[in-house]
Amino acid sequence: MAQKRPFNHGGKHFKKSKKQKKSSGAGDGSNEEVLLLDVQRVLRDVKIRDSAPPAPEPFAEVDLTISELSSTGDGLAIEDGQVYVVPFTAPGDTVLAKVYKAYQEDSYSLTDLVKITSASQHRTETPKCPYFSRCSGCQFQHLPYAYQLAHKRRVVEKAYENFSNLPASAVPEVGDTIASPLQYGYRTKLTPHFDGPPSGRRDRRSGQKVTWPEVPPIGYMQKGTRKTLDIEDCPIGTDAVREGLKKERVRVAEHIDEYQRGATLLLRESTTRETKTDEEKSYVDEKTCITDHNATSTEYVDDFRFDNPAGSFFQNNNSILPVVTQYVRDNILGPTSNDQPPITNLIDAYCGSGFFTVTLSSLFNKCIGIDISPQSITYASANAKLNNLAPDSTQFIAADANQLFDSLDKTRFIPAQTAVVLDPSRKGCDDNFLRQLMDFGAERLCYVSCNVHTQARDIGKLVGGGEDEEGLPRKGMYEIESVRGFDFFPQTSHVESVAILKKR
Ligand SMILES: C[S@@+](CC[C@H](N)C(=O)[O-])C[C@H]1O[C@@H](n2cnc3c(N)ncnc32)[C@H](O)[C@@H]1O
Repeated sequence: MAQKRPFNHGGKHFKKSKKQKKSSGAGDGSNEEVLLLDVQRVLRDVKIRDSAPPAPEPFAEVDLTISELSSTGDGLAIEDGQVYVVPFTAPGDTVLAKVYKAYQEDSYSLTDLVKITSASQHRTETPKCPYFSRCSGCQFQHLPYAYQLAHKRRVVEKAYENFSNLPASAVPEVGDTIASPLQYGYRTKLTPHFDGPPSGRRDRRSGQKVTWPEVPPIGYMQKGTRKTLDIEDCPIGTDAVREGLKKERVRVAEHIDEYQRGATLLLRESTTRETKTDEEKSYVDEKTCITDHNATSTEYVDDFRFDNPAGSFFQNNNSILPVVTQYVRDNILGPTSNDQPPITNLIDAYCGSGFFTVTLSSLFNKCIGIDISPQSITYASANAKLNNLAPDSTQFIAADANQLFDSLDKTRFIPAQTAVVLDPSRKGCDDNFLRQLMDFGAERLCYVSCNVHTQARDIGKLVGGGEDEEGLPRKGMYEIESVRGFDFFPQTSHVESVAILKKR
């Protein structure tokens, strides 16, 4: 468990990093901001001091008892007015930890776990990955799955407490986290990387071929460092991408001299479905691994088929996709009412290759999807055809989401008859888009997000009102009907969150 690490943060000890300063209170939902908010809450719960306690010495070794898990997946311990952040721990663990960075102003320190002196009752699982506790990819392989799900429910709750700016009364009770059918072997995409040799930049500048003294480590970041950890296998990956990783490692080793710099590798699962008419199962899926970013990968979700550029965004845990799409189908329209016209139109904002448009198509007559990636939009149109959507029912636009409402024919997309799915990237929606969304006033919204903190921030504006173009407070238009996590990423601290909103 002890980690050898050279003292490489000495100059920065006791200082705030630039990122830390920038992200503090900015609502960007970064790991640093989320951790700091957890630390501040822990400190609020202990005796208030007049002045910050002295930070520990660099590389001090401290005995600690872990009291809780932060939303970043790290254990937190409080000792002498200082919060210690200790990775790969569980509440109830007593540990020896070694400080490698201290934020004096904020009274917390980052540490490496040196050893567990007494194990928590929650530490019941044997990690399946030999790199667990060194690789930065997974945080929870030592914890039972039910515990991981309960923790993620709390992560969603805290995100709304810390980021939405809403009173508790405006946020419904967060639902239980929906489990992933597969808890290992689920990731359909892996992107390990390797760094260039130390002399690479100099060689390139002088016009020389880059020389590689040896095959570099190929893998993921080592926790708490900027070093790449050599990873031969990744048990959260599907069999196809794990096999692909082994082959790519051999290929890179054989051809390393052809690289002029470091690179990120792509391992993306693709499925070929063979129909069987005479057997118990009506089809057989053959899985392969694609390494070319521009090749087409194919995934099936129930009987829907999705072709996608292998290097572009597509959801990474295929096992949970039928569950999440059924959930959205069950909840997006809300209860039927005789007083209101039926909802027949869908706006799919940040639509990628048409995942929600296609999987929700049975509910709507008309759909418009928008995504900034022209390549994804080309595939979205092809996927609509592949899945037999009526040709004139669906339109896709390659543009920034901010241009959506200008392109919208409001005589066809009547707000009272329209639902919007929003599935932005981690940074969430920008204020301009949220303002236009409120001006349009669709009847129902379904906000899907891989960053619950930016989701909570954005939903806070939709519910609380935010500001108008002159910066004046405006009245919020929506109320939250439900919110809950879906465990797209078992063994890690990440949680996907789905919130359903209805117009007030
Ligand atoms: C999390 S993915 C969701 C894709 C799709 N809904 C799915 O489930 O496959 C986010 C998508 O937002 C797109 N995107 C990012 N910034 C955007 C912007 N400013 N306007 C429109 N689309 C954007 C990306 O290209 C990406 O396809």
